[in-house]
Amino acid sequence: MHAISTHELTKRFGDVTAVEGIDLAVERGEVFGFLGPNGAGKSTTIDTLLDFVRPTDGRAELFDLDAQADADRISRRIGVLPDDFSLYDRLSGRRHVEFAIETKRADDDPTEILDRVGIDPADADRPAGDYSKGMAQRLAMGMALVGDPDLLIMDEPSSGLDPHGIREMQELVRAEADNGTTVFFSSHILEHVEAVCDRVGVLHEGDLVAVDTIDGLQESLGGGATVRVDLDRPVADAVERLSGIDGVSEVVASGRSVQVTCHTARAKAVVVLELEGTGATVEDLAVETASLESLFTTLTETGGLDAGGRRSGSSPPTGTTDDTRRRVTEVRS
Ligand SMILES: Nc1ncnc2c1ncn2[C@@H]1O[C@H](COP(=O)(O)OP(=O)(O)OP(=O)(O)O)[C@@H](O)[C@H]1O
Repeated sequence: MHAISTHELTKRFGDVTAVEGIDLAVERGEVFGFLGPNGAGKSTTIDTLLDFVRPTDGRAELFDLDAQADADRISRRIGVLPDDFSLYDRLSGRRHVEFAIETKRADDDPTEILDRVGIDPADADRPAGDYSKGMAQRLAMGMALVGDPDLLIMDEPSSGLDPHGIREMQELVRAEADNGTTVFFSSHILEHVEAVCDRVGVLHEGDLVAVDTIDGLQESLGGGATVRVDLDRPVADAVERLSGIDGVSEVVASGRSVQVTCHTARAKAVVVLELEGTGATVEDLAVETASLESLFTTLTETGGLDAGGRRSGSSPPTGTTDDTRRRVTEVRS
């Protein structure tokens, strides 16, 4: 049983197709990042899961229950952090959590929930209207955690948080996942997703253009990794030796250092073995992988991957394929 599955899910608003034939399957217990630039259709997809909007075509299921027909049963099993939540200015944070507990007929301890999301007791008793954006976001997250949901759905949960708050949010998400909760969250801020997600789905103009692990995406897109090997002495024929290895696209040798672009995990290992086979000793080794940021740019510029995991669509709109590859192999700063 999947936590979330959609089948040809489509939503049109008049002439605008917000979501086009999405087939998505989110496993139970995984942290799934739903990525895409502004206007890609993330919120619309989430709204159909929550039965806030009705699909034009196709359907969505949560725990094998129909998102429309079984909306009430589903709502008891999920916690939601909406994109545009609003708080009651005059009610305290604590009262908000108590209210969520009463509404869900749960038996959580409000103090424990507030503590989990980092709102201390003094702040908990202040009116929510006085909260900063980050505190309000934490409070809304706390309300979503009420009732120990099986599935947490969050629309841009990092919005408004400072770097410390973002780290706390990521820890909270991981802690929930470790307790067996499935977490599905949208973001257009890629580092937030990269840090916590088991898998990501990339949405572009209403199409789901890729679903994979971050490592899987890197491999499919050929982004690969740059391996830099420092040896105890130069290897004269390093370029010749290494260029022929399957999965290696570029070799640069300079003195005792060799830099190799590898597109598979195996290629990295073979490169090192080949160099050691010359009798040279490896003194240092560094591997830098393509950033999610550059993968994301590639995906949303080229129209995604085909069924075999290769980049699909026509040539990238800007630059050549080589330009794209160069972007993909940008290293993390
Ligand atoms: N109620 C609506 N009426 C008309 N068009 C809508 C409506 N809701 C969304 N859209 C359109 O559907 C498309 C997808 O919007 P959606 O809000 O789902 O994207 P998103 O990926 O969540 O974007 P963002 O990251 O900016 O929140 C956009 O073109 C948007 O203008």
